[in-house]
Amino acid sequence: MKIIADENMPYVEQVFADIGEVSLVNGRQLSAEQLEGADVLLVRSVTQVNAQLLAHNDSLKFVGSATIGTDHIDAQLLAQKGIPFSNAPGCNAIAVGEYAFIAMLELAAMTGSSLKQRTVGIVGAGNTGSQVARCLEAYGVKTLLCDPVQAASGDSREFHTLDELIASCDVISLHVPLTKGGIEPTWYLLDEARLSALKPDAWLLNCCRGEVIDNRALFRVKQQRADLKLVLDVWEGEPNPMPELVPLVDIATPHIAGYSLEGKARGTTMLHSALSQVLNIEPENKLDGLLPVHVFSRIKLENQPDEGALLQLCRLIYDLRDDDRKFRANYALAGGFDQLRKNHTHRREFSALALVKGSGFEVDWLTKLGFSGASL
Ligand SMILES: NC(=O)c1ccc[n+]([C@@H]2O[C@H](COP(=O)([O-])OP(=O)(O)OC[C@H]3O[C@@H](n4cnc5c(N)ncnc54)[C@H](O)[C@@H]3O)[C@@H](O)[C@H]2O)c1
Ligand SMILES: O=C(O)[C@H](O)[C@H](O)COP(=O)(O)O
Repeated sequence: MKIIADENMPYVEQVFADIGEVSLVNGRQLSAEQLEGADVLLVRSVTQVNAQLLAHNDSLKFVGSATIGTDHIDAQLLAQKGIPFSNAPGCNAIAVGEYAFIAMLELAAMTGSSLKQRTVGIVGAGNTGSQVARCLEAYGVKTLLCDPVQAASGDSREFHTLDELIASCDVISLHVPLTKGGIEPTWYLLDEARLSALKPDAWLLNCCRGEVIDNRALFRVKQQRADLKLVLDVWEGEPNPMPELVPLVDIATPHIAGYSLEGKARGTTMLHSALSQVLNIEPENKLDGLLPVHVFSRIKLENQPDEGALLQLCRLIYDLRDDDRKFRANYALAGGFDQLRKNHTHRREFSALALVKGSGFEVDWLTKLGFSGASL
């Protein structure tokens, strides 16, 4: 089988070797000509899978996207053509949860305040939003959820409206899909009125899709409100973020919140399972043994970590300041945004680090946060 895959899909050649020959391509530049004769197409979020891309192909048997978001896929077209499609729901949810949690710890350190004193509003309580909530709750931070879609479907968690969250939360973290239609569209969900209504000294994080915030309105509001702190991993108009906005953002990264090695590997192996099902092949667990050990495999805790020590511990796994520095230096260069993503040194998830504790204190909350071996 001829498999065309995005070059930014770790382990894809290894994982799919039993099904066919994998050719790696630049996902943003993939053309209809390159796709001619392919049986399988494996993409990431930068490839628009539409009629133009499929124009010269009549052999596709499967399209997979190793992502959570599907706003780059013309699902109706694939259905019309009878081409099975699968994305990888939840594959990078832990990575996004940990990114948002670490970003909040970094903001607390930057502002000389404490994350624990804040109430965090999570907008979109699906896979990624729930992982943010899990991290915050493990650490003892109060969270409020907004998800009218889950609420209407009978989810038993307690939900609030977006405007209630904006009125009462010190932090707002966005985790919704980008939708233009439907009953709860998210395009410009945070418009100028809502941005202006954020509480004094509020923090706003966007780890979902750039266009969920009106970036021009954000620029105007932030010019008037130095008290607001911003974490943007996603930008309106990627790969070209608004250059005037970047200096006003406190933590800025190139759409890599989900880029843990574990998350990307899960995305690849989930697509292998989905394709195996389509081809009626017995699915294998391909994730075992794929990932290397972390450079710090074990850390001994001598005391209960306070917020400062927790941040130091998190930085052993992922020092967000490195990505922020690289972003500011490179995003405006030609192709800079995509190069940052392509050359991203995949971080690990908390679970890659095993904690060993001294006696006389409990660290179960660190296990709940995701670290391994805390009870040893
Ligand atoms: N920055 C990154 O690297 C990165 C990584 C993963 C996902 N994402 C983006 O984040 C989005 C969310 O990911 P997920 O895995 O949590 O998806 P998900 O489908 O599991 O959850 C999304 C949740 O948003 C809710 N929702 C929909 N419209 C809403 C609205 N108007 N208000 C409040 N809630 C609403 C849905 O009911 C759902 O529960 C993805 O669609 C993707 O675009 C970004
Ligand atoms: O939707 C997703 O899963 C994320 O936005 C994902 O991390 C995007 O990464 P990409 O596919 O662009 O490499």
